[in-house]
Amino acid sequence: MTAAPVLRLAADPYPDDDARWAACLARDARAEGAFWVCVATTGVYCRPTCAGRPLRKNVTFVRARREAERAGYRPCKRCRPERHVAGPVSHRIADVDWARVEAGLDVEGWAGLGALLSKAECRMLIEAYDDEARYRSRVVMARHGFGRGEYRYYADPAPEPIAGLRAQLYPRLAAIAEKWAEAAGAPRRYPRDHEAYRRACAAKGQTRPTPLILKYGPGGHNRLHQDLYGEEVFPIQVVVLLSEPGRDFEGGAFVLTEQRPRMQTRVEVVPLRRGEAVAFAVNDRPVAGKRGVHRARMRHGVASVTAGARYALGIIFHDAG
Ligand SMILES: O=C(O)CCC(=O)C(=O)O
Ligand SMILES: [Fe+2]
Repeated sequence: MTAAPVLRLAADPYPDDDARWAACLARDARAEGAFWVCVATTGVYCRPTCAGRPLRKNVTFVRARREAERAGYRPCKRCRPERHVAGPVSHRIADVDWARVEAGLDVEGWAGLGALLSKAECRMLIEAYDDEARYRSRVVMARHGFGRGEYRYYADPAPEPIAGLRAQLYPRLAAIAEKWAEAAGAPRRYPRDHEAYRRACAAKGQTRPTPLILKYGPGGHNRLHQDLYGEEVFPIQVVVLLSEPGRDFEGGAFVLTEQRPRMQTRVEVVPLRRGEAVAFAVNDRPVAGKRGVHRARMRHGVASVTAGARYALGIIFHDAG
């Protein structure tokens, strides 16, 4: 028997701590994302390019931000390592702290996913807003009483990185959706891959893709709503903010409301920066109460934009009828 061929990986440009430290001293921009720098004396972790100048003896290196966070390090306020986005979408999604997201969705009905799109990707999606060929339809919100602003649904297939995000977020969220269904006393399985789920939507007459880009100018807003497009509803959806609050626009907070039986409505403002995503319940989610499980009904919307332009990307996992 011959030996299995050795898999040759591209040489790691930062194979050891000496190479990593040299990259830090050189503020090597190519090292961003390859490793992270934990500084014992300050308790923060940094990008290799951070302007801070720690001593070598106080520094350790980790491959993933999660490792730094698990070891108790906080993201540096200067170089903002938590905002670094690069590499394949699959790595970004694998980098999300899914245990925290699941807990957030279970307890609050929403959870931040952190930055999933880079500044350049946000800009590229915004710049293509008027490229008609990308979209299947345009909706002027005031015409339907939806608010003030407009949105466009992407034609099939949605451009990258949207298609990748939709396909790869889906299995993570489907696992949570199955637990919700079970807790609500109506267990159901979701197909493991999103294309199979889309076929299940199509079988119910829901064939039109739902990823969309929204645009709001001054006075723009989105009234509280639920994105239901037919009988088939995937219970969790995602929004990615594409504009930078405080710079590109003012106001325009993303808000969620929750209605529980015999209670007043609760409202939550979700803090988002450019490129950051939030996952939230589309309509109902189970909550454990003193007298068993009941349903909390969620809605989402956007408060008035007071200046500038706000763009957002919506990823809904069921298709529309
Ligand atoms: O503009 C927003 O942040 C909200 C978008 C939205 O309602 C959606 O994607 O379903
Ligand atoms: Fe929506």
